[in-house]
Amino acid sequence: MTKTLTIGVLALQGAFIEHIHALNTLRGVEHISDVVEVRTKKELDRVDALIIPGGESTAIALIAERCGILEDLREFVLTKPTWGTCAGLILLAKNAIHTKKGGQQLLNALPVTVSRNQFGRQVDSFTIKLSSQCLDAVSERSATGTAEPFEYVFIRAPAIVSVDDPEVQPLVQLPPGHGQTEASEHGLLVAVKYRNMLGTSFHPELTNDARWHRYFVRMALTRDSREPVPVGMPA
Ligand SMILES: NC(=O)CC[C@H](N)C(=O)O
Repeated sequence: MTKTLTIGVLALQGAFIEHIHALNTLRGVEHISDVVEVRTKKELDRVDALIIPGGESTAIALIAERCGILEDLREFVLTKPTWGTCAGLILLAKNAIHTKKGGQQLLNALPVTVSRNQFGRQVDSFTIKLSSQCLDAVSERSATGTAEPFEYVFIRAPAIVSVDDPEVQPLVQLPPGHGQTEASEHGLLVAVKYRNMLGTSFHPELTNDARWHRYFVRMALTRDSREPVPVGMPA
């Protein structure tokens, strides 16, 4: 029998309610037994997989530190399925540039370098519809056999400016021009997968399209491991 998952959403600050709502729409369709808000180590210990939401990475890290859960999160994200969206991606990353003056705490897990606020300020927020091959398996097909494009929402978003481990899989790249200060034939990278981790710059929880949540649930079902996957294993 396929196991069912208890999925946690880190609920210290930011868009956690929206993620919970998106996950709840998948109950009964995907293998989700429970969706819970995580604020304490006890709650973290209960969950099989975790979403770290968008919001403000500096605030989330500070609150996590004050609540005494920062080190537990550092441990969790190394082995258990974890998805960081926007501020959550910044927190998950090993390296970040354009961080808060004086630096900020990261979970130092996902081997990428993110550039914080790469697309500008709140007023520079934008959406873009893109077809993404990685969503094929979780998409319903139109009569022509193609999957609907996904509407990507970017709000003071980070971009992944360098991939620091060959095992990191790029999933979504923007068309050239968006958020780039110099001309380049390659657009910025905004979604990656690495072992048990998924990192996305955008906010899928702010759309009515739960395909990224489905993608994460499926990933968590196949990757609910306490052990890091050995180097060289296919993702
Ligand atoms: N929408 C977001 O999550 C914005 C992230 C924010 N720029 C940060 O540094 O945390």
